[in-house]
Amino acid sequence: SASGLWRLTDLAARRVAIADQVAAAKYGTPSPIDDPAREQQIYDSVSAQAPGLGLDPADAVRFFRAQIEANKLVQRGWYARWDAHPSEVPTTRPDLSQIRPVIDRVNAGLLTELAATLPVRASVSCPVRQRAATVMAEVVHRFDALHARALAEATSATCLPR
Ligand SMILES: C=C(O[C@@H]1C=C(C(=O)O)C=C[C@H]1O)C(=O)O
Repeated sequence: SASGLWRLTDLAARRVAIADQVAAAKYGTPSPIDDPAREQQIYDSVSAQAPGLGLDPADAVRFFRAQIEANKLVQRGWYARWDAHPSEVPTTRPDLSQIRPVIDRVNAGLLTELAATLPVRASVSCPVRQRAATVMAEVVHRFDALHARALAEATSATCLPR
């Protein structure tokens, strides 16, 4: 794409969309929205893989922290919706253990793209490119306000501090 950040941003958007299934898997069960142990596994895995990809582990963790915050933002949005409108609660509950492997694959793709986009992420033009890719992803994925907010959060750590 024109921005060079399309693949990364599209993957972040897919991850945001998967949060709908995570919310449906957890709502009305004892599983909390926040699972710090699962989050730590992701940060440990990302930190361990980063140097081999030419990435700073702290940068990679910062990026994934934004992905996870975005996911939880979507989950909280659904919980508020379903608390207020119980008739809209999904009638079938997906299995979280089947969703996490899908998230793992998206995480792997994100890590690859994070490394592939390092020059763009470090450039002065990164913020404007990121905004362009984010708007495109909102349209392509037909995101509502909740998911657009989550994607903005997810992409907030794309550009490297300069
Ligand atoms: C997606 C989940 O919910 C939360 C968000 C996570 C993520 O975005 O990877 C990980 C753990 C949870 O804090 C999950 O429990 O798998």
